[in-house]
Parts: sequence; structure tokens; C-alpha cells
Amino acid sequence: MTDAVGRFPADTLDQFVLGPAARTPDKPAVIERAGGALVTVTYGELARAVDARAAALAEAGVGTGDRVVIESQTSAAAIALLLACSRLGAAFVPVDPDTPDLRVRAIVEATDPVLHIRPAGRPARELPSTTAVAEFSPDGLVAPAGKPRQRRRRAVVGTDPAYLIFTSGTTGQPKGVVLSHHAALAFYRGAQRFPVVAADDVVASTSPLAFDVSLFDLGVTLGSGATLAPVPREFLSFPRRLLGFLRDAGATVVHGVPSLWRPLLRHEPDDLAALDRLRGILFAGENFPLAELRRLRELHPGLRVVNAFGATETVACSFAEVPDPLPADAERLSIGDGYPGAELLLVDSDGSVVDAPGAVGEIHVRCPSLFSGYWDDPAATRQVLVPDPLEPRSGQLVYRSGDLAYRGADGELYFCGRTDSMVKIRGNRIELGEVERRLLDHPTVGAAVAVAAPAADGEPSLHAFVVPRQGATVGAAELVERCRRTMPAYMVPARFHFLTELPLTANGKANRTALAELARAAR
Ligand SMILES: Nc1ncnc2c1ncn2[C@@H]1O[C@H](COS(=O)(=O)NC(=O)C[C@H](N)c2cccc(Br)c2)[C@@H](O)[C@H]1O
Repeated sequence: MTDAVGRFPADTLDQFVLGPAARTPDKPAVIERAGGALVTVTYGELARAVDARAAALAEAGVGTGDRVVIESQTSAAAIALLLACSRLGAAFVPVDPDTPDLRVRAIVEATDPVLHIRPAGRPARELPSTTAVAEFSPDGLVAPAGKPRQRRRRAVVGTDPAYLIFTSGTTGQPKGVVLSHHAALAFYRGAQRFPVVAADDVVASTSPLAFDVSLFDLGVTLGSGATLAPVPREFLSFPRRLLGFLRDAGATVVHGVPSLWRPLLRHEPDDLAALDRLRGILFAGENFPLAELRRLRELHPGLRVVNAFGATETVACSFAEVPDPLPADAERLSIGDGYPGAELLLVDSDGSVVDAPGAVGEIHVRCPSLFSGYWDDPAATRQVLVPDPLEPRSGQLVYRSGDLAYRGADGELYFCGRTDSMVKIRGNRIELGEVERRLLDHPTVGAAVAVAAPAADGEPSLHAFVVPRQGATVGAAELVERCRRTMPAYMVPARFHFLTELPLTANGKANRTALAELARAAR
């Protein structure tokens, strides 16, 4: 693979991503579906689009130190907008267009963006009128003229925020994870050294733009001079369309959460096996069920499988090649031992570093891709950006991940659980506490506990156990409505169970294990 590291010394996202454009302007950067056909955008065209968007955004008053909210899925037009923000020194905040108004309002109020950009033609949102709203399409940006403001900062520096990712927060307010250019590029360069992507790859990207795997896909793919093929979101639930797109785009690698493969394995195994250009996959966000991974390998002998592990707070922290063949007795996959440039420490509950094989500890990540902190929340930041437990007096910081793991005999780590109540549903991060707070906000709810339990098809799903307030009656329909209006779809419980009282543990806490059993039994 052409090693883009060092060849284009870059300290901002746009410089890193457009580096290859100088060398291979006619190479396809993005292959995407537009108007029912496949369209190719070259690196030169993308670079010119970034210039045009940067001029339009500057006209709209966007400059160093601002935030720009961008509602979109991955596309060449959206990428041009993100990179234009980076060039102007504004942090972009990618938001899923399907996010409910109340949650977008929370993000807009928290970040006070100078501009809120939405895809042309979407229905208006109920938002405070203080924020300027712009519309974009492949042909450009329609933005209100901005009030030119006195800029105290001119140049962008690598430690400035490149993007904010809002994720579920236990307090009920979404948490903004702030990544600097330096952190994002340090991770992307670590991925290049692994290596994840080769310059002749066509990388099919399947994550929402608001999920940092998609930013990784575009960053590493374009930064390495390869081609990005963003998969239309609606194809993910239509196996034949998805396979058709992968075939027509000539995808050599597919990145995404493990659950994206389930419908293909179940409904179109033959067409999946016929994808003769497919040579690798990268999965992130949650464990890959081993039975499904074996099945995928049967259909594609020799397929390279990379397990990409980690939290948005360090972009991720480790890559591991999944062995081929997968040992018959394998119970779980290794997550590796840190990406090139990162170091993973295991710390047990009394704070001492453990490294005896098999000893479980909480992963602490020492790496150059540490996030800058949670937006406007120094207390929550201090909880997870902590002194290096090996050298507490060194001034070195590590990310306390909340992930439990043990070291195998081969020195690689195996993820085996969480220290808190974060769960993943189809790779989406959910703090159960946030779901419970939303339910408890309802006046007729006396107690509420949310648990994740595997449904019949193995897919984890969210269950809510609700105890109505004394004498009140509460209906699932109104609870669902409240959840739908305040949280992304993936956080709306799939099943509601109404109890007269909660099962309790010996020390009087809700017995989540018993409730998870009830959830499993109820499927
Ligand atoms: N590969 C795995 N196997 C199993 N459990 C995983 C994996 N990757 C995460 N997780 C879990 O998800 C948590 C974090 O969730 S997150 O903040 O939403 N981030 C994510 O999921 C995605 C994460 N940023 C990421 C991962 C890889 C590449 C890129 Br680029 C980005 C981790 O702390 C783990 O508990």
C-alpha cells in the first residue's frame, strides 16, 4: 500500500484526507449512489468541492473556533462539508437526520452552532430560531449570509476540536465527545500502520455519519488514496440491494457493525459468496457472533477479518486480525494489544495494574488519540481521563474505558464485559440509565429498569420493566411515544413488561439478572 504517512505531513483532517488529491487527482475518491445510478467523484473533484464549500461557509460566517451541526449520512457532498469546516477551523457535529427534534434541540443548545446544515428538502424542525439553518445538496450550499465576526484566532492548530460526537449519557443529556485533529489523525495513522486499508481498496462504509466508524472509514480510506463507497442506509435492510451495490461498486472491503451481515447470511448466502472482489471486512462496535463469523468464512474462504475495538473517546484503541481458521473451541475473539502507537493497561478494582494471564482488569488506554474531553462537562471528563496508573506522578493521562478484559497466553486481550450499565444494540451505545430516566419522567411511572437481552435470532434487544405509580395505569403506547420523541430509535425499548413490583437483590437494588432472565423468557 502506498504509505501516506509522512508523505503528506498534515495536522488537520482536511489536509490529511485530501493529501492524495495532489498526487492522484483523477483517482476515484467516492463511488456513491445518486439518482438511481452509481456516480464517481475523483479526488480532484472532491478537492474543488471542498474549496467551494469553504468559500460558502466563510460567507455564512463560519470561522475558527465555531461549531457547525451537519445532519447527513455519508456522501461526497457531506464529506466536502466536513472537510470545509476543518479547513476553516470549525468543529463539525454530525447528527443523524432521523434524530428526534428534542434531541437535536439539546445538541444545538449545548453547542451553540454558528450554522445548522441539513440536507435540502427535509421537513423543517421545531428548533430555537437563534440558530442559522442552511441546506445543502450535491450542487452546493444555500446558507443565509452570516454576520462577519471579529476573529481573535486565525490559524487552525492540531489540538483544536475537529468534531464532536454526541452519544448516550447516563444523566439523560447526551454527552459530546470532543476529538481534536491531532487525536483523529493519530488514530488514522495508527490504522495505516496496522495496516487496515490498501491504496487499491474500494471500502464500503455502512455506518451512520454520526457514528465515528464512518469518520474513520472516510479518514483512513481517503487519507490512504483508496476509494470510499458509502452504502445507502436504506440498503442495509434489503440484502439483494446491498449485495447489488457492493458488486456494482466493486467493493474489496466492507466496514461496519457485525449485525450488518445477519440478513445477508440468512437470506442471500449464494449472492454473498459470489462477491468475488470482496477480500476483507472490518467490524467494530460489538462482538461478532462466532457462529455467524464461521458461516461468513465458509462463504468466503481466506477472507481477512479485522476486529476493531474501542470507544469514541479514543476513536478506538485496538485492531486484531481474526485467525483463519477460527479455532474450533474459540469462545471469544481477541481484540489485540493496542493499535500501533497505543498501549492497553488492565487495572483491577483497587487500582493496581494486572498483567497475569487470565486476570480481569479494566482497560486503560494510553495513546495519542485521547479525546479532548466531554463537551462542557469537566467533571465527567475527569472521571475517565485519569493519571496513568503505572506512573501516577508522570503527568501522563490515560482513558479509563469501563471495558473489562483479560490477557490471554498469547499476550492479546479478550474483552469480557463492562463495569457500568452501557450496552450496545447493533453497535449503538446505550446508557441504560438514560432510558430509565426517560421512563421515570412519565408521571404514571413509579419504577423503571431497562435491560438488554438476546432475542430469538441472537440480536440483543432492549426491554423495559415498568412499575406504575400507586393507583395509576400507564400504557405502553404513551411510553413508546415519549421515548420516540426524546431518544434515537435504537434507544426505544422493543418490549415493555409491566410489574406490580421489581425483583430486588439482597441489598435492595433492582435485580437486573432476574429481570434479564424474565426478558429472555418472554421472547
Ligand atoms: N470490536 C468490538 N467488539 C466488542 N465490543 C466493542 C467493539 N468495539 C467497541 N465495542 C464496545 O463499544 C464500546 C464503545 O462504544 S462507542 O463509544 O459507541 N464506539 C464504538 O462502538 C465504535 C468505536 N468508536 C470504534 C471502534 C472501532 C473503530 C472505530 Br473508527 C471506532 C466499547 O467500550 C466496547 O464496550
